[in-house]
Amino acid sequence: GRPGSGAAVPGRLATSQQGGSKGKRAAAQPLAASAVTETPAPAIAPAPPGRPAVDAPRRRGGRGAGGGHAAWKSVRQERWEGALEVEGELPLWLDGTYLRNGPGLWNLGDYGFRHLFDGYATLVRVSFRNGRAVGAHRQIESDAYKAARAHGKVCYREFSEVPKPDSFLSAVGQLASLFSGSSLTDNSNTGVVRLGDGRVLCLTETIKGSIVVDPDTLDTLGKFEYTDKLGGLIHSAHPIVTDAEFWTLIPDLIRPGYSVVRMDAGTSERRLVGRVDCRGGPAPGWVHSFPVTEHYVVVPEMPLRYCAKNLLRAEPTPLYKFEWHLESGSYMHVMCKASGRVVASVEVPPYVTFHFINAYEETDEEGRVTAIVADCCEHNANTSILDKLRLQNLRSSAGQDVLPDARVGRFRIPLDGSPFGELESALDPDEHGRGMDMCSINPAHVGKRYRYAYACGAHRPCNFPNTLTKVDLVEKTAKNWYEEGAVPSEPYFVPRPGAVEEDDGVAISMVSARDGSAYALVLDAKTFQEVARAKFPYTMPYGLHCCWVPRNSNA
Ligand SMILES: CC(=O)/C=C/C=C(C)/C=C/C1=C(C)CCCC1(C)C
Ligand SMILES: CC(/C=C/C=O)=C\C=C\C=O
Ligand SMILES: [Fe+2]
Repeated sequence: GRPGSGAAVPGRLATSQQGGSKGKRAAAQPLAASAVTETPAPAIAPAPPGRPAVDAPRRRGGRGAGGGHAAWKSVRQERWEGALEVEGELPLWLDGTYLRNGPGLWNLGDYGFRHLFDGYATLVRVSFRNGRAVGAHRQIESDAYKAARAHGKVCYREFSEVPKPDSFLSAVGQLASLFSGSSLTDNSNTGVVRLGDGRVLCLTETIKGSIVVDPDTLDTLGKFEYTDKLGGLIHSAHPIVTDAEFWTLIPDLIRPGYSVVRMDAGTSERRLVGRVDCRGGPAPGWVHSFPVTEHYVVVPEMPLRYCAKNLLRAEPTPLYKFEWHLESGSYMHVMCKASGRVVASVEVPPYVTFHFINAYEETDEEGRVTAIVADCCEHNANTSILDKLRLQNLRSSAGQDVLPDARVGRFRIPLDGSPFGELESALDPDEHGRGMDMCSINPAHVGKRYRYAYACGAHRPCNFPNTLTKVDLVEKTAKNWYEEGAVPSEPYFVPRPGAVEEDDGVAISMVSARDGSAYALVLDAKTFQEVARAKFPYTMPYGLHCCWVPRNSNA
């Protein structure tokens, strides 16, 4: 039977006792044509039947793009579903669906996007049940993707690309449409979250790119319609989502600052909790993500700031839609969730981060909160990572040690009115090869004291994070998983039901291997050893963020 609907597998126990951790077991279902639905994309990068999994080189920006790693090649068909061959032993408690979003399609015929973040969203699903796995992927049907497919060209403003004037509107029209937001992309290629009410939402940094999907069929169900009047064009790509709430930040480019907003589960109405005014610079700092504690929202203001001028330019600038303003200072603000009041605003050393890992409160003997600790994947205040994520760099520099150093940056924000906060490395970055990004933690510890973070690290020489790392923030050590030629995506922590210990569970990552194969890798989160891999029968590009939908979570 199809995993997810079948009964327990006979002999499962015997197999698990005898099998070595890498023992091969037949897939739940043979990979017969009947198990597969494949729709070659008509206008975008058509995939003639019978072509090999990895294409021969094609012209600049073409799908082959000079050979290179399969992680940076467009997904070959719009959709697929089928049983996966499992090597090793999947835990029987692992019962639910892992979803991963990311920019998996960078080519329109012979035209190729330039930056990793430009690609059209590819949603990947691996459903686990009874030790078996079914995989699937599907392109998200955003307006931007549908228009590109229909016209064979870029029609909306993506992360680094702007449509040619004849592709959307006249230059004047573009200016007008930028302010109305109509030319901005809704290509929801960054994250995927499961809201407390069960809706599954794909996200990017444009608010219109909030798209509801069906986690089983991967169907695009439609835009997430925010029913409030808050407006805004862009928000943090990473809301903080709990069973009860959804918190996000909306940067204000006109009057530099941020709105902190909350949406209760079961509603589509965001409410303004408070506002943070920027302390420096002509525009707010880029907020790809932010952390919360139990009682506070932490609002970062980094010197890498949005730039209205760059938003309008046709050609990408070195920092895309952003500008580096070292002179403007770097800040961390803290807002009380209950009152919306800013209770601290401190200057900190310069920093560059996409991803906050977590934050928590420090208290004195009387239980008063004295400081906030906030951890992030910090790129040593160096913006060069953005350029390193250009596809041409990723494709051409494999094997060269060009990945800039990164670390777990730990902020300490005093709440006693002091004007300065601290930023230090939480552990020696050599523990994880001086690569650090794409993190997850045990969701039960969001906003609370925690010990473990899972992320991508580096095994040098490398041009991109190529390991999975489990960081112990108490012992200040890391355990690393590495396989030559592998490009693994974010290790997503899934707790074992009933677990008490913080690291009782698994970390799941999708790996694009050098030989063009791809698999979902399941690591025991405690030992960080592989317990199983579920193999896709085709190449899967790199992808970004994930979520976990437990089975019957809405029952
Ligand atoms: C994939 C990822 O990590 C980031 C994606 C960011 C995007 C798509 C940003 C898009 C933007 C525009 C289309 C115009 C306005 C500015 C900005 C938010 C950068
Ligand atoms: C993939 C990435 C950084 C890798 C470098 O260490 C950042 C992705 C950001 C968007 O989600
Ligand atoms: Fe992200």
